Order: sequence, then C-alpha cells, then structure tokens
Amino acid sequence: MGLRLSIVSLLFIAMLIAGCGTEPKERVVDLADFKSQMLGQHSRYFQEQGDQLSWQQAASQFAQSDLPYGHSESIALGIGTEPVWLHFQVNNPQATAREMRLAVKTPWLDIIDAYIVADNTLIAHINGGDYLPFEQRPMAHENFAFKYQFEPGLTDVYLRVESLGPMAIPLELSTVEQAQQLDIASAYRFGLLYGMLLALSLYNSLLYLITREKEFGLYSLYLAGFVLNSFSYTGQLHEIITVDLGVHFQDWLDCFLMITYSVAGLHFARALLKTKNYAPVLDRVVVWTTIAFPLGILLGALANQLVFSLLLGFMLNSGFATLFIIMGIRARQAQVDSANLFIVASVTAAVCIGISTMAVAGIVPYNAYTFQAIEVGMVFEAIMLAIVLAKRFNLVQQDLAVAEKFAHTDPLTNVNNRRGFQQPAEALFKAAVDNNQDIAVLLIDIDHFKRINDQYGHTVGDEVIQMTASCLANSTRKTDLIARWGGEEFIMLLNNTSQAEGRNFAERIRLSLAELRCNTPSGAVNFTVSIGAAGSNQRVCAGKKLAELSLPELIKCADSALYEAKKAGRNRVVELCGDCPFTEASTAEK
Ligand SMILES: Nc1nc2c(ncn2[C@@H]2O[C@H](COP(=O)(O)OP(=O)(O)OP(=O)(O)O)[C@@H](O)[C@H]2O)c(=O)[nH]1
Repeated sequence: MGLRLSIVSLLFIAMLIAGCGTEPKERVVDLADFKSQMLGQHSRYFQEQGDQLSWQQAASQFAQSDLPYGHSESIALGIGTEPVWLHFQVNNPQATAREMRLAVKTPWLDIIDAYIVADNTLIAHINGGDYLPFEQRPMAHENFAFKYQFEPGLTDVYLRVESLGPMAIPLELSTVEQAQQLDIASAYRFGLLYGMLLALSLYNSLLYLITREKEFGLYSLYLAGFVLNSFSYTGQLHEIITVDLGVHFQDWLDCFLMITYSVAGLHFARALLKTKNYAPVLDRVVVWTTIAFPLGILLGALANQLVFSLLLGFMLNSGFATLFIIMGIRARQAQVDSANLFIVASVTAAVCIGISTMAVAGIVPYNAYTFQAIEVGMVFEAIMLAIVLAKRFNLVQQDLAVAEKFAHTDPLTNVNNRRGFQQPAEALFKAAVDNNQDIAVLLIDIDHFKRINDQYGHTVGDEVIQMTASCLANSTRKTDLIARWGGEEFIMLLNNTSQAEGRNFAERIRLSLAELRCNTPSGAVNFTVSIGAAGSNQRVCAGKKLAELSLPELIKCADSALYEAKKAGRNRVVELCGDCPFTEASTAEK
C-alpha cells in the first residue's frame, strides 16, 4: 500500500514539473486563432525604485533597456518586494475590434493599475486590487479582471502592481467566451476539491460531537482552517468579507488563517500519533512551535509589520510540514498503528505545499499545476488521514468490545461473572413476573474447597472450578443463566421452572458433579457440592406473590438455603420452604 502510494505521489510530482512551460517563439500576443493564454513569458518587467513612476516613465524605461521576459506562466518575485511594472503587446490582425478579458489570477495583490496604450496615447486606465471594496472593482470577479475591446493593430498594455503580500502576477488574457468556460471549469474544480475537504471537516466535527474523541475535533479544525485559508487567499472569502475594514485587512486575514490550520494540524498529529508517550522532547517542540510562531505573528500585527509576520507564517507552514514528517517517522519507530500511512500522506502534502509555496515565492515556475499543487496535496492527505482515523476508531471499537466481554465474563471459567449475570437476570426475573411464570434460583458451592487447594495446589483447585462450570453450563437450557458468583460458588437462574422442578434439577447436577474426577499426579480427585434452591410454586415464594418479590430477595433465600445445606453436613440440596424454614431435599447418604 505504502509503495503504491509513493509511486502515485512521484507521478504527481513528475506531472507538476512537466507542467512548467517552455519559452514561446513569439512574444507579441497574437489574437489570430486566439482563445486564452497566460502572459508571464510574453511580459517584460522591472521593479520600481524610489518614487512612483507614471506610465510614460515606465514605458520609456521599457523602451530603453533590455529588460527580461518572465520565464514561466506567471511572474513571481516572492514577498516584501518593490512595486512591479509589466509590459506586453497585443496584436489584433483582424479588421474589427475584439473583446477580451484580462485577469490577474490571484486575489491578494493590493493595488493594480492597467494602462492601455496605442500609438503612445493612453486609451484606458483601469484600477483595481484588493484594497478596493468589491463593488468598486472593474468587474464582479474574485480577482482583478476587466474586459477590453482591442482595436486592430498593436496595443501596448502596462501594468503596475503594488503589494505587501507575495508578488505573484499570473496574467491571463482570454476571449470572453473562453474566460467564461475557464471560470466554470475552475468553479467545478474548486467545488470538487473544497467540497471534499468541507464534507470531511463536517463529518469529523459530528464524529467529535458524538464520540468526544479530540482527534476528530482537531482534524475537523485542521481541514476547516485549510479551507478558510484557501478561500481567503484565492479570494472567495474576500467576496463575503468586504475590505472596508482597512487597506491591509485582507493581507492580515490571509496571514492569520495561514497559521490556523498549521497549528490545528500539529495538535491533531500529536493526538493521533500519541507523540507524548514515546517522544516527549519532540512533543514539546511541537507545542512550543504552535505557541511561539503565532505570538511572533501577533507581535508583528501589533507593530504593523506585515512582511515580518508573513515570513513567520511561511516559516511555520514549512516547519509544520517538516514536523509532520518527523512525527510520522518517530511514530513508525515506536510502532504506532498506521504510522506508514501517516508518513505517505504527510510527505505528499509537504511536497505539494512546498511546490505551491515556492511557486508563489518565485523559486519554482508558477503555473496552474504548481499553484494548485497544495490543494491536490491536501485532498490526498485529508483522505489518507481520514483512513488513519477510521482505522484508529475501528481499533478502539475492538478494544472496547474485548474490554466489554471481560467486564462481564469470568476469565477462568468463561461463564458470566456477577456483573454479566446482573442485567440479564433482572430481565429474566421481570419476564417471569410479567408472563406469570415460575422461576427458580440455585446457589452451588464446592464443599471443602480450601482443602482441595491445600492438598493438591491451586492449579488443581482451578481445574475443579473449571470442571464444575462446564458441567453446570452443559446441563442448562439456553434460556437459563449461569454465573460464577464468587470463588468456588456458582449461581443458576432457571427460567419457567418451579422451585420443585429446580430442586429436582439441583439434585441431578449434585449427582453428576459427584461423578467427576480431576486427574492429578497423586491420583484422581473427586469433590461434592452443596446447593441452596429457592423459587416459586404457582407464582408464590416464601409466602409472597412472585410479583411482590425482587430478584435479590430470591437470591437471598437461595443463599440461606445453601447455608442450611452446609450446616447440615454438605453434599446436599436444601430448598426454601414456607416462609423460610428450610427443608433438606437430599443428601449423599440418602
Ligand atoms: N484454586 C482457586 N481457589 C480459589 C479461587 N477462588 C477462591 N479460592 C479459594 O477457595 C477457598 C474457599 O474456602 P472457604 O470459603 O473456606 O470454603 P470451603 O473450603 O469450600 O468450605 P465450605 O464452603 O464451607 O465447604 C479459599 O481458600 C479461596 O482461596 C480460585 O479461583 N481458584
């Protein structure tokens, strides 16, 4: 299983690398036969130094110097960078204007200015970015996007992007129809990935409410935190929470949501793998990581140092992925169940998170695959961890079933113990009263058992107890109940049986037990039992109607009868008679 999953992970990573594009032959974007294109490799760029430039100053800088083109689908320069200017050209070879949509496919960029220029004349200036309230943006879209009619011939587009967050600028130019199709496809993809994560989160929160097992609660928080973080940084959350809470509110929201899921995830892993039991130092490192980083980020927030806090956030996220793997390896060494599955899940997720983080930071090429790697990785991990949780739950259930069995069964004889007897006996007694039937109780005690122990040893004593239990169990009907009442004492509850029938039955088992021989090195050992019998005749017992009597009272009567049997010399059945004088039913001598 582990190997197969590793192969799938490797294939997925290979797919991501294959997704990184090659250089285009033509840098000018040609609208002939055009549907949609990412413009990273069609755009030149530079970072603004000093005062803010006008579009003309930027245009002359592009004209004068040999500035580089982007080397992947998106220009990505990391966090805390200066404002960036981009320039690309669009050629419309047709005789009529064509309407296109330009979109920047990340929502967190603060201020974006697009200048459309033809023949060195500014035709349009479109302004947007997440500093603008949603309704003031150029078009109702989660990202900066606008439609524009490109006239025949060459058009220059200049873009100025300013952001404190990660400077990744995935520009996409599409025909309006293609843009709609891309939006629909993206909505389906989004719905599928996040639907799965949300469903798992919801399901596990319900499991937590029912079972109160904290693993389920933390797992649910972990998934919900991830979904909220993604909703925030892909822009969905920004549509719900508008930006009028302040210019950098979205950036800070991204930053805090980013660490929420790391913190919940680490505590989930601690609880799931029970790290504290075998790796206390690692456990403390994890706990302190989840305290120190959020505190640092909070201090950054108080001092309004977004770049500092974002850096801490990125560090915690990469540290979180690494800690997950280390915890998995330690769990494997400590032979924790499902540690292998946990490692496969966390390694795959870590690789995917790393790819997305590096794509945004500009370290690996930014494209649709590298940008969305984190989501695919998370869904994969979420499914794997759900399997681990289900397996864990199953094991707990099995343990509970075993514990339940031992709580009710005597391990020496395999018959009920007192606890196992109590509840079904009460039910049987109540049924007898309700159905107007007689019921009888026998208490059976091995005679001079101490002597057997003393003379032959406890092992022989145990064997005698076991022989007695199997003989009693073999003599009863399915509807009767038998239990080990104490050391060498047994109880039987005989369903639909009068005291007289019970007494006869007791006599039969007394004789059968007396026939048994327990083989020991010093010869065969035989033993006898005394039995106290109590029950109802015609639904009347000890002068009372059965309905007015309780089971403990009936057992007490049998116990008194047993006492009488012992007093009268043992190896006999004594039955309850009248209001509680006792009648000896039989003795060995008879
Ligand atoms: N081998 C063995 N001995 C047990 C077990 N449970 C209780 N005993 C012993 O059973 C003995 C019971 O002794 P007593 O209560 O004096 O009863 P007795 O010797 O059978 O005498 P009477 O009941 O009066 O005939 C004690 O010595 C206990 O230690 C057990 O599971 N295995």
